[in-house]
Amino acid sequence: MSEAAETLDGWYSLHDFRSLDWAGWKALPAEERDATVKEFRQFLQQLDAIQSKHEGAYALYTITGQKADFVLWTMRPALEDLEEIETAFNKLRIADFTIPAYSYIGVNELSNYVRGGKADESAYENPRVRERLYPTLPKSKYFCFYPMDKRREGNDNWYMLPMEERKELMKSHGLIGRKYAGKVKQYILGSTGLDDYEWGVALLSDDALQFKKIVYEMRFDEASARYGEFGPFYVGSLLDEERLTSYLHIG
Ligand code: VOV
Repeated sequence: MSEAAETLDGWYSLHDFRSLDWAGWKALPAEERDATVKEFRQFLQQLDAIQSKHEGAYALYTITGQKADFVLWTMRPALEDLEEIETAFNKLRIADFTIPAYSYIGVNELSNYVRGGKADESAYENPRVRERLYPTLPKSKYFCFYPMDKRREGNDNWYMLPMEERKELMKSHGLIGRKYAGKVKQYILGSTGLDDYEWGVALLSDDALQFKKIVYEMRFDEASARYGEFGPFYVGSLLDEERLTSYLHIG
């Protein structure tokens, strides 16, 4: 039997993708729309305040194209904390004008393929590890999310490879990734047993073209070329407070 990688696991993550019922929203009287936006903004300010205290993370992005209109991305220490956020959102008036489009659950994950060492308590004290497991999400301009698996087919079975071989493959993967340091931030959300794929990959960048560049370059690397299987891609741009108001404004 090949050996499982040890993982360090941080906050739980929920990507909640929603579409807007624009017809219903447009039909609402202007003062009610204003009050609804105000309530939504107050909710987001609370999420922002929790992120400032490093007790969780939060981001809001539009989604380009028809797959959804926006994604609310939150992270918390426990799964039920995410349910609480989901429920609190559903109780807002704005939620009456949203339609669930997709969602994804995972846990911020760091494996020992490249880092080495044991996944014991002391590993969790390392500030660089903590930054990965309990991140503050930067207000990058662009967002990209997709779920993925490692293939388990015939001779191409990631889970049957010896540890040493997987380490080599992940090292090569990491070297490509390092070329994008300062351009793309990656968040690897382990989701085996939690959601439909094995990982959720979330990328943030100030240049949307870098998503295409990194994902394309990685397709030629064995870890992705031979073993990567991908779900749907979602891309969009930052929906900060100011833009939210204009985004929801009906002229
Ligand atoms: C932005 C750059 C970037 C960098 C620097 C980077 C580095 C690293 C390192 C060093 C490691 C291993 C140790 C760890 O940290 O866990 C990983 C791990 C992982 N990655 Fe990665 N990755 C990046 C980026 C990056 C991308 C763009 C993708 C999507 C792949 C693609 O083809 O679309 C990805 C996927 C993953 C996955 C699914 C894992 C877990 C695999 C497993 O079997 O456990 N990743 N990754």
